[in-house]
Amino acid sequence: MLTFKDVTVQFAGLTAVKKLSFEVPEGQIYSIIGPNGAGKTTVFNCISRFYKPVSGSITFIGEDLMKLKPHQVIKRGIARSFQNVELFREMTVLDNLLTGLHPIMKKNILSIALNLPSIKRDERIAREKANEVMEMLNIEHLAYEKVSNLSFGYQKMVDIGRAMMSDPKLILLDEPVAGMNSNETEKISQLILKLKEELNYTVLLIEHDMSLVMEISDLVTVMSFGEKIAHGVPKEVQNNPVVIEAYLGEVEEDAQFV
Ligand SMILES: Nc1ncnc2c1ncn2[C@@H]1O[C@H](COP(=O)(O)OP(=O)(O)OP(=O)(O)O)[C@@H](O)[C@H]1O
Repeated sequence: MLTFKDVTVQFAGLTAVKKLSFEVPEGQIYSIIGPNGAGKTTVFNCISRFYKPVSGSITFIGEDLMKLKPHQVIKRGIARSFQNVELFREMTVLDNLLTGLHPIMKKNILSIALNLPSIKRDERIAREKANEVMEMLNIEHLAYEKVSNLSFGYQKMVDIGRAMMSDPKLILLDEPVAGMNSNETEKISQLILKLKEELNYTVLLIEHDMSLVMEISDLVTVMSFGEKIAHGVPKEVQNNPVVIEAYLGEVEEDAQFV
């Protein structure tokens, strides 16, 4: 579904990603792991077209992603959640979810100003979609709650929910359980499995929580200093001495294998 081929990204002399190649098969949970600064989020930023590789190619269902603008990437069926939750904190959960539809709405200003029947219909469809997403996340009771009043765990859920609003084929989740307690982590873990099994999403996951990664991933790619150092099913990766060595010296408790 998604193919990286020899992708290199540089920032003023720093090579953040170096000749990286991997393929994400449709319908799988595919994780990218690696120590801090390995280049994982840079990979997501290339897919979203926020960063431009200096060389290599990225294709999504056979289409060259490099030719698209960020909003076109969303229209093709790729949505993402962010490492640092980026919601409109003073708006309600429902309104935040509705912003997830914005990049794929076609309406022009005039038809909105004239309040044409098609606008009313679109609004109804958008609300139905938001209700569906809230039901999936079990947060219907929070629809009219301001985001700033929610716990961090729920804010993360809304962030994922906003990505779900565009009915993506591929969802990019950047550290979805960072800063969560074990109860919240379990909920997100169940949600990610549901995204795959019930909504047929393909999931590309960046995560430092190794027990989560090893439990739910179909395939794992390990990065270190911008390069792929290992790849395989969770068990293979977990027992790979090169991977264990790359993690030695990591001070973060949550970056340790369990
Ligand atoms: N916009 C940028 N400008 C300059 N350097 C950047 C930029 N974005 C990322 N980098 C650098 O590229 C390298 C890879 O960063 P990246 O955020 O992709 O790592 P990561 O694996 O996601 O790390 P973490 O697990 O800590 O989130 C780092 O050295 C980072 O400082």
